[in-house]
Amino acid sequence: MRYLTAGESHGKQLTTIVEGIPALMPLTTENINHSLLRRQKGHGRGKRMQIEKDLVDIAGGVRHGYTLGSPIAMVVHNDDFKHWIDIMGEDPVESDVDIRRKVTRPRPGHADLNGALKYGHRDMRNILERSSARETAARVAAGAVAKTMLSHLGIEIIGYVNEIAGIKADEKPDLSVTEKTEISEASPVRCLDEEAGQKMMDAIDQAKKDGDSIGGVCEVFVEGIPAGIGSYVHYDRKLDGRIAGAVQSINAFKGVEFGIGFEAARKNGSEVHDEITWSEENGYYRKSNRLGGFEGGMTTGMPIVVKGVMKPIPTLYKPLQSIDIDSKEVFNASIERSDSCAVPAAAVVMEHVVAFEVAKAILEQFPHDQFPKLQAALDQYREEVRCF
Ligand SMILES: Cc1cc2nc3c(=O)[nH]c(=O)nc-3n(C[C@H](O)[C@H](O)[C@H](O)COP(=O)(O)O)c2cc1C
Ligand SMILES: C=C(O[C@@H]1CC(C(=O)O)=C[C@@H](OP(=O)(O)O)[C@H]1O)C(=O)O
Repeated sequence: MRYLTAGESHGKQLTTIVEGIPALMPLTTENINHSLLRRQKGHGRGKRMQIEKDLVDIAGGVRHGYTLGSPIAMVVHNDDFKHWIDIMGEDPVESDVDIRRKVTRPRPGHADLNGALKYGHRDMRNILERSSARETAARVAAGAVAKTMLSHLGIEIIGYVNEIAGIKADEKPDLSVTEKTEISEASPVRCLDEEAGQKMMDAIDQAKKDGDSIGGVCEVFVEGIPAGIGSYVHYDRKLDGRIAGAVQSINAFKGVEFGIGFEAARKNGSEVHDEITWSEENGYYRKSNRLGGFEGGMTTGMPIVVKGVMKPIPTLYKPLQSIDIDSKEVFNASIERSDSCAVPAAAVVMEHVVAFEVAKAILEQFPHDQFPKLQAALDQYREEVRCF
């Protein structure tokens, strides 16, 4: 199971191809649109989200509400493209046309300068168009297919915000995915703690007023996954490693933690490891979940709890110093229309990239071309684990 995305931020469309989903799995445009629309919400986003209404056009791999087993092709149109046709068209243009929005002053923290040095583009629009987190809409489309698959396998997943600009939410580890979903969906910052959420909104408003930006911490919680998914036998089969890579690859993410994460460095082993216990009804389970659902690159059967740190948005309305790559003079960096905080949207992106890695690991462990056979294999495995 793999996916590819293509498309520029202000180009015609984003394209996603997901390969490896078994045939006969129920899948609708509504499953994907629900995720896309959730990604667009959140206090702190800029004007672009008022222009776009992300809706998927499934262009292959699904018929009459079921997957065919062939690649699933999905398109999300950029409504903003109509404002950029002369700048983003694929055909050659007169030189004075593209000069109007030529970007020559790289923004510290964005991909502009390194991308220009690497690809040799002297108009850094050619970099920012693809390095933009607009691409995360395409990733969410892929993740929504994975999320649908997991849901049909009894595995539920939700992403929410734990912290913005140093304001921390009270963690609520005992809530189920359903409860966490209900609360976070009702919060403009996707936070489970209403009081902290209000303070986060104030901090976002202040940052916007100051022409500045702020970051935060997102958490993803996965429930219903049996023990033993992933593997310890090779570095690239460790599921926690794959999830960490996927989370770190989200634009502006700078770190990943499972369970108590970096706090483990400051504690004794007796305060970190999760004691093993057993019951007739549930088989083995843990008294705590400080390791976030992983041992040896494999799931423990406890919920997966993973956090990702998002840095503040690089584009600042009060820009930092930069150098114009044509004149080599000191300037303030370019200002592109921008979000002041995208942590709530990023929580939805994180939820979907984690979903993809979990679904991929399950399919590797139970390879089936027909979805009902995958369901039966996982049910049987759950029973084996329970009775072990
Ligand atoms: C949902 C989301 C929205 C973002 N919006 C913006 C934005 O409006 N302006 C901006 O400069 N960066 C934004 N970013 C962050 C940049 O895309 C990111 O910092 C850039 O691609 C450089 O990559 P890096 O930060 O991972 O090194 C956003 C990121 C996410 C996940
Ligand atoms: C378009 C999206 O996010 C964009 C991500 C982004 C960036 O630099 O990463 C910059 C902004 O683009 P624009 O200048 O067109 O407003 C955001 O709006 C989106 O999330 O769909």
